[in-house]
Amino acid sequence: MERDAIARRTAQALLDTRAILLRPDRPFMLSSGWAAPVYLDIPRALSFPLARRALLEGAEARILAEVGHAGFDAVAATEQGGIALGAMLAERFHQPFAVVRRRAQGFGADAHIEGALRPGSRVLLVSDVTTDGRSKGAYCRALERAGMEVARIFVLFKWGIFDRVVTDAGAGLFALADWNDVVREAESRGALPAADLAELRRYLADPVAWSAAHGGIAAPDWKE
Ligand SMILES: O=P(O)(O)OC[C@H]1O[C@H](OP(=O)(O)OP(=O)(O)O)[C@H](O)[C@@H]1O
Ligand SMILES: O=C(O)c1cc(=O)[nH]c(=O)[nH]1
Repeated sequence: MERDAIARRTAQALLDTRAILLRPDRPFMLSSGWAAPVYLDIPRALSFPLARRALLEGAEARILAEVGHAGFDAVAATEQGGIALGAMLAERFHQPFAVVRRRAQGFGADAHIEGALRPGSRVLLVSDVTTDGRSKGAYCRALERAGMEVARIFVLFKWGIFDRVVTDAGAGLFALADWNDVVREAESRGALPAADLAELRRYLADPVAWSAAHGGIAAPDWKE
């Protein structure tokens, strides 16, 4: 299946499972500190078998197209959101699997890694979502300190609007879909209330200004 068809099917699955939450009046505060009128609940989408199948099939196709069978020899998932997805993908690709923790849990170079990965492994880092990419940069550094090479970063969904402010994790990352795909699909199917969709469009046009005006950060926070 082609990239555009996968993006469309992904957006469909997210809309059908009501995994996209729109709350312009009570903004969400993202982990990175941005305020936003919208939020994506990937665990909810993955709990529906048909949506889960669509997302996993899309992931498998895109990973094979982008990285190939020979391009990675282990899967590492980010805690917490990447774990279920990473484990299912590691099983599909019959690859070793580990979890990368946000904070060191032990001692030494692999203190962030739960599981056994051979040093020197080319790792596919798997996560649910990326907003501005800050935490993906930290996970990559933890893997590299443990002697791994991060082959690519795969996420089901990238916000796709903070490219102007992402500096360290953007290059190697790919996703099934972003907000533009969701807006297109929602419009063509009338899947979201018109007023919410209009606010989402306003937000997407200038997410930094929207965040600053709604109590969120106005510039990326790179502290780790
Ligand atoms: O920093 P980015 O690369 O843009 O990604 C944003 C991350 O923030 C959220 O996770 P959170 O840190 O809240 O952890 P959780 O998965 O444990 O809830 C989300 O699930 C992403 O993994
Ligand atoms: O950045 C986050 O906190 C975040 C955004 C999002 O859309 N979904 C999620 O689970 N976390």
